Amino acid sequence: MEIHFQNIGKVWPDGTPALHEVELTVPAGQFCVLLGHSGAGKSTLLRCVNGLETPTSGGVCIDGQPVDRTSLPALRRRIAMVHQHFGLVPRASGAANVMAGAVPVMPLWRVLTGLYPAASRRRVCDLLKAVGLDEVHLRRRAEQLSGGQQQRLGLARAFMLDPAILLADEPVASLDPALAREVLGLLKAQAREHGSTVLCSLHQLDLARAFADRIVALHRGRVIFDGAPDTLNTRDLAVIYARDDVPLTDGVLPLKEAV
Ligand SMILES: Nc1ncnc2c1ncn2[C@@H]1O[C@H](COP(=O)(O)OP(=O)(O)OP(=O)(O)O)[C@@H](O)[C@H]1O
Repeated sequence: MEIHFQNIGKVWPDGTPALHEVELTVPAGQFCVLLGHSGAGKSTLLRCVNGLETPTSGGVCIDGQPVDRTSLPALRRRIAMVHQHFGLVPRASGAANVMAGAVPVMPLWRVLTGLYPAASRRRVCDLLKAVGLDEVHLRRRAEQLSGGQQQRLGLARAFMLDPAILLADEPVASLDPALAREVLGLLKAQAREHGSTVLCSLHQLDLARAFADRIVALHRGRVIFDGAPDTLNTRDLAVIYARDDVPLTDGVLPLKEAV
């Protein structure tokens, strides 16, 4: 599914600006990485896609359909999210955590009794295998797994309903560099297999360069770079990671137009 941010702005109730005139289209199937320093607006932008935040101006469309109260319940079944701190239920088993990804389409009685259809249980096993986990992890509580294993569970859960869109908010920020690369590789492989559009915020530049089809950088809520990873140069990086309290000069601001 295509994500279109239509000139969106977001100002928090306390007056803090988070996004400013963001105009961006992420085509179906693209792996788009959001870069930017802390507070640049990456999470806010991601969260506008599944309605966890509402823009104060402009809007988000998915395959041409505006994201609003009417469309959200159906859209949320097609959008999955992976979080930095995994978002698992610590005392529940690995299997229960992955199965939670299918809860939006399960009748309440199944969720309450834990009597899930055989096809869903098979899917949990297949996905666990795909992300490099096995039966031991299926039975163990999430809190008894390592960070890398927990994020693999998070990935398996996200793919339970074949998401058309995967939002990943710093999905590997809590992992060591080698593990981060491995988990991001799994995320990308799964997204390819399922044809998911990925919008993923990252702090690790090397990973962005290695995995992204496209990099979009935000600075103080504005898009200041939008291009292929190999077009990102040292000057761009200086701007993307410029200190928040130093004003950008006129010579630097039209960076977006330069790519
Ligand atoms: N609930 C809130 N109320 C007020 N301001 C907020 C709120 N949530 C975020 N902000 C502010 O909005 C701006 C954008 O925040 P956001 O979390 O989107 O940035 P980010 O790029 O994801 O940062 P990080 O990389 O640290 O996660 C920041 O100035 C932040 O302080």
